Amino acid sequence: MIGRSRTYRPSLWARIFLSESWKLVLSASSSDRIRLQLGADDDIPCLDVAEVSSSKALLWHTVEIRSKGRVDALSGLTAKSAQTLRDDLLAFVNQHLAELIDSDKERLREVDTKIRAITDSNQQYLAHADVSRAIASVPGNASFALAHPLFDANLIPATLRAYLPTSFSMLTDPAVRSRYNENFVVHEMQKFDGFFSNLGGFSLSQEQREACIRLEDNNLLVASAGSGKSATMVGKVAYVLEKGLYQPGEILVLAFNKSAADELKERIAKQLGIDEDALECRVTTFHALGRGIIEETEGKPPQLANWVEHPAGEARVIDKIIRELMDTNEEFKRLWIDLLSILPKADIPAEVFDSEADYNRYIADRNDQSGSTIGTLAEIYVRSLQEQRIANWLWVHSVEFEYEKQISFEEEDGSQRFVQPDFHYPLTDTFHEHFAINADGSSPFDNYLEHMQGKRAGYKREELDFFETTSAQARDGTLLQRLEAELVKRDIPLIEKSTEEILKAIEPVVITHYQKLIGVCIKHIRASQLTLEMLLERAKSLHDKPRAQHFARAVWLITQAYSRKLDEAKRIDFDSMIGDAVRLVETGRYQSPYSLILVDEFQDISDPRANLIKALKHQKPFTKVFAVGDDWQSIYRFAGSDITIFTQFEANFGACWQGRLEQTYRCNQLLADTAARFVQRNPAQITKTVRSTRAGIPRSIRVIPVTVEWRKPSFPAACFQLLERLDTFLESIAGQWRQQEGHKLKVLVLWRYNLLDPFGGQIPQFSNIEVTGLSFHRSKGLEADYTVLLDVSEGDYGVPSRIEDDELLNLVIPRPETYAYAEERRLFYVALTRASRGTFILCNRRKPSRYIRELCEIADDDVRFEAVDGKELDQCPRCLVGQMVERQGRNNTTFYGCNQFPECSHTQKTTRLSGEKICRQDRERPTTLQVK
Ligand SMILES: Nc1ncnc2c1ncn2[C@@H]1O[C@H](COP(=O)(O)OP(=O)(O)OP(=O)(O)O)[C@@H](O)[C@H]1O
Repeated sequence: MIGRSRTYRPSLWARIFLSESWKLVLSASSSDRIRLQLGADDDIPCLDVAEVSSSKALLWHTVEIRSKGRVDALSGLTAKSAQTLRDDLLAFVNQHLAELIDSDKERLREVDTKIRAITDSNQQYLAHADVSRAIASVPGNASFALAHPLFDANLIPATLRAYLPTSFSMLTDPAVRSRYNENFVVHEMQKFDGFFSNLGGFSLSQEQREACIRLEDNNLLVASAGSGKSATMVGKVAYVLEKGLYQPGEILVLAFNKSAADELKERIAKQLGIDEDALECRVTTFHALGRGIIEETEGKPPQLANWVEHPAGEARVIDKIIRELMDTNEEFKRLWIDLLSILPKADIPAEVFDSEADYNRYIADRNDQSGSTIGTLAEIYVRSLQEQRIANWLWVHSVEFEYEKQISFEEEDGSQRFVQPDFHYPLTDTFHEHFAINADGSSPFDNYLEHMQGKRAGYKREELDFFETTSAQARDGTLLQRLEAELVKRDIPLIEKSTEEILKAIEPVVITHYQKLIGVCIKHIRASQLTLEMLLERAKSLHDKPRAQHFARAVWLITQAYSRKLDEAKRIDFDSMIGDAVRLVETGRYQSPYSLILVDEFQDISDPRANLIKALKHQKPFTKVFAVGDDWQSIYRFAGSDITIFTQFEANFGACWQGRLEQTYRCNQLLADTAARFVQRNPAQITKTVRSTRAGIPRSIRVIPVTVEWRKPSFPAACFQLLERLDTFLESIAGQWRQQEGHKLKVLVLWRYNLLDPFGGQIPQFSNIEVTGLSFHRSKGLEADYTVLLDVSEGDYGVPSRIEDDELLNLVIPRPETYAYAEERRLFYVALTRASRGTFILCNRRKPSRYIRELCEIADDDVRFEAVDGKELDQCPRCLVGQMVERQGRNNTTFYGCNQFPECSHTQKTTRLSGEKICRQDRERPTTLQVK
């Protein structure tokens, strides 16, 4: 209880960043209001407060107070002070509620009668809001206070609590209400058995039925791939209307995109037996809803910028802004050229990676036994990203140099020692070593210091012109200044190449990568009103600080130009449109008709969209939210989605019922199990057990290594050959699957990046299969009998795509994911779970994806390695992704070695396929395709 006045302010350091500071006072002398100074003095009546929540923003925690007609965000708090402020606010409001109840105790009996009337009839599921709504219908202060959304019996004096009639336990004791509801669900399942047994042509599963019946204030249905989310959404709308719990116009169904909204609308109308035009429930997208709210309130539609409705529009406008800034802003030009030429990739310390192999994969552009694997603009390969930085800088400044030119020193004992200085500048015959030493003089490598001292002494003895740079300088951002100073000292001319020449040499993918990152950052910077200071502060926590600082400054300039462009044209983008709609709802200018809000694909929700749902929910008392999604399929981070809104649903929306849909109607049990275990290797994903209605098909995961010709494997050729083989095979067993004349099985050909599209718009026709081709992302929500996944190989643009997991995203994402390639793993999960009967995974024979190895670890013999013609390949028992191939030993002996050598040096005398089983379990396995 608040016995004296308390004052709260942002923490001292946060005040530096905040454009507007605030002060909040909880005063014992005015117990009916919260005193808040935010801009101007503004009190909030306790009875107006609907919600107090705290969340982590970019640099600090924020407490948000939602009350009638306003939302106040109190930023700049530490986690502890945010928690204290939230607790104190709830206690303060409840103290006032207790006073009101105490002043009107006689009414409590009437309230008791009201509660008994609704519980005794066992008519409906009872959420906290339903009980509160019944109480609120009794006039007077006591019922008003008891029905308040923040009323918490534990926070009122024990003497008053003792006074509450026993029926109040329905409101005050969650266990009592939960018992009532458990009982209700069992009875309702029986009562509505006929209804649920024929919904949209299906009989809903028990978990689907339960999800239809449950109606807490907040509900999260955690689904799995192919578990029938849409059928459940349709079922829920039909059920609540059947029971008359809501008027159709009170129901809002939100889908992720227009085609999903259209499909849901069609299915709901069909289920209700009415025309789509006659459907009174609102089934729509966030964008259409936002637009409608603005249009209805302001009498005219929002003026959207002309680029936002075109799929490539945003990328084009970012590109245009970059070109304009290059012409007009010298600071930007420097930053942008540096990012592209010198800082293309984050220099992450090796110890951050799980293994040395992972680190090598991250830095390498090519496989090379000599260890020089990283490409440079100077068209030589170097060994580390810091050396790449140096080589690229030298190239940009037209400095002639040699890399690792071999020279010899005479040692003190007269012997010759051969060394390869990192860089040699022939103009002045200067040698340059870049030493891997930290600021304190230590090195991460064994014997490195000794070796370094030997080199230093050698240069001195030979009286060679020598200078050194260090990793420490690369980390603190002084490396290139130091290099420049050394070259200038020696009068080596530095002639910067023209911008055109530099841009021409940059790989287009580097530019596209940065532009995509910029698109995500602009969204977050604008939505969370981040400042340059905040971005620079956040840059300090990244591994590659110089790169992060460069990027922060560049993206800040681009964001300002982007906002200016919108302001000048008096236009807004989608996120601002949603933001404007949120403000209209929060200030009460828009009156929401919705009491039940259903949200599909909730795993892809972004902050602005979540804010719109919260605003609608809090504006109309007793509104409920039912969100459906699959956290394993969250794949739209680049469009601003934040998976933590899903995984921390309660923190965002309040206490909730959480249900599961764990039965899949799509993937056979082998595919479902393997994919589930694969995605759950990231411990941050919600744990689920997926059961399939289709029995497992042995060896329904097939890996086809494609041979490298002319440096690249031909995936289109392999894909066509495979499709023909599949078509021929299905013809031979048509009797097992063909249901009617003309019936074909569906095949989805999927790829990570569109440049892999083997069809170029010309989909081949077959007699037994109907082929569709599209990207992993676009395949979401689709299903097929078979899938063919192209180029599941290691590489910057492979699977996982290394380029996507850039640490720069952590500059703007409030709650970054820590698991490596978390989103790429989910994306591969989406691709894997499109098939019901089987999947063919095509990979570069030299660089199979690490994910293939993981699938082998999980599914063991059920992953079959085969050639594109179907011939089984002998899989290496050690590395799991290589194949045993015949090799010639000394003395003309023959043996079998793994084709992944030198990464895997496994050898054996015979091939498993010749009869001898080497390691894998000796089980009988089908070797041809199977159809079930
Ligand atoms: N109760 C049911 N009985 C039989 N089949 C069902 C049932 N519910 C859904 N299905 C079928 O299961 C398949 C998957 O359903 P749906 O596409 O809605 O799943 P989803 O959960 O949205 O999948 P994903 O998230 O992977 O896109 C569909 O073919 C659908 O017709």
